[in-house]
Amino acid sequence: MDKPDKMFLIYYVLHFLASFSNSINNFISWFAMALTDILCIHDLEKAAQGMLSQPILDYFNDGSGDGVALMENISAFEKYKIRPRILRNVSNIETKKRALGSTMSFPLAIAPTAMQCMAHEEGEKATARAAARANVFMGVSTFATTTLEDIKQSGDCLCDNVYMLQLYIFKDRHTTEILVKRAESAGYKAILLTCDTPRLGNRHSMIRNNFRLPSHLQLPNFDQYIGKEKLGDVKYPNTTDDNITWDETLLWLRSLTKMEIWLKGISTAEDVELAVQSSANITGVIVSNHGGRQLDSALSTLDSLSECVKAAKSKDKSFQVWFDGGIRKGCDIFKALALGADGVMIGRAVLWGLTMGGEEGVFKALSILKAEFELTMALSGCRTLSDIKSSNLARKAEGGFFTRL
Ligand SMILES: Cc1cc2nc3c(=O)[nH]c(=O)nc-3n(C[C@H](O)[C@H](O)[C@H](O)COP(=O)(O)O)c2cc1C
Ligand SMILES: CCCCC(=O)C(=O)O
Repeated sequence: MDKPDKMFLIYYVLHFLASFSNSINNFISWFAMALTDILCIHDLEKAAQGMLSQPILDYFNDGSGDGVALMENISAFEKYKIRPRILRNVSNIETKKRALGSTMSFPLAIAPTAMQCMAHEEGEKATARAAARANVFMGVSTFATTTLEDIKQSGDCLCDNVYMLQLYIFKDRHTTEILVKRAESAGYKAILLTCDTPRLGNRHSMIRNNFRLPSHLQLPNFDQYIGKEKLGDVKYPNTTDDNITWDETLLWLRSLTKMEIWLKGISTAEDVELAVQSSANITGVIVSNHGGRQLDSALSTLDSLSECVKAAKSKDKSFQVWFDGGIRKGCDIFKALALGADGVMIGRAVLWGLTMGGEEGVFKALSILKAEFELTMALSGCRTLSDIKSSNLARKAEGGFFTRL
């Protein structure tokens, strides 16, 4: 057994002991985290593998179809290498970033991911506390296993932070309307309207495993709509609307709220142009293919990013272009920013941290990424975010050579 394997064995034993007593659970999570050698997101991923049942693990990790989009989201980062500059005084790196009227500690936010109580009993509440501690904005899924009010309150116990409600539009529009209004009165700052999921992608493992939300958990943000008797079952295709459009739906959504509306799941310049021009006052997009869980064989999100940035910024420099898909390292964040993203979001890295150690695990994931990002900036000669430019990158060209952007 090599050293990391031994560490993870110790961790599993501690976690098993913790399961006998909720009161010492948090302490043991912290202790185990300190004891085991978790140095990077891959360590968290590896550690999380042994801690979940196969259907849940597959639900978190897998992509759709053959998993090509999922794999290419990750491998696309290696098509770019960093061109570091030297002798530039990096003694005082500045990573803070403003969006939605607030400041975050670095240009990274938590992507909305469904059903976090399957990863850890504290689920979304633990994520909210870690996000607040790290001063990282949090996206909350419509399919959360905690109410959107309780999630925000959990983070607010520590400090103010920014929450964004990810929205799926239900066939019953009244249910959606209630959700949007609840988010606004709870103090959420934005709606992230997911646009890449008119139907659920072809997720083989969900079908093979007959995936169901464990019966002790609920989707409490819209209980009244799907009905208690169906809570064990995620009735995605029956409940959500596959007839959402640029004109009707966006204007209807705009009429419900003053919150900022960002569109999540955009990957072409044509759609970004429509978003910028929309009279629904859309203020941002998230270039995303849903972590490779929807359209397999879609372009990797890094390959989509440049055309989306160009389409947005040529029309409106303040229009926000965020990015998600495949971020596992600080240098991935650096590359996405160098290609013009205003910021990035992470999905699975948070779920692995949550699985491994609840709040402490998510905090660990965020801390690792922030430290790696800062180090990448320093070693690339970029003191501020605006120093990160496309000229810091070279892209793999034909013949395997790298040429500068
Ligand atoms: C388990 C899981 C659940 C997700 N649930 C949602 C969701 O409810 N709504 C949504 O818009 N995106 C959802 N996503 C997509 C993420 O918001 C994000 O786009 C993706 O995870 C980014 O890729 P990454 O996991 O490689 O970081 C989910 C992703 C995962 C892995
Ligand atoms: C099954 C509910 C949809 C959650 C989601 O967006 C995802 O699993 O990617």
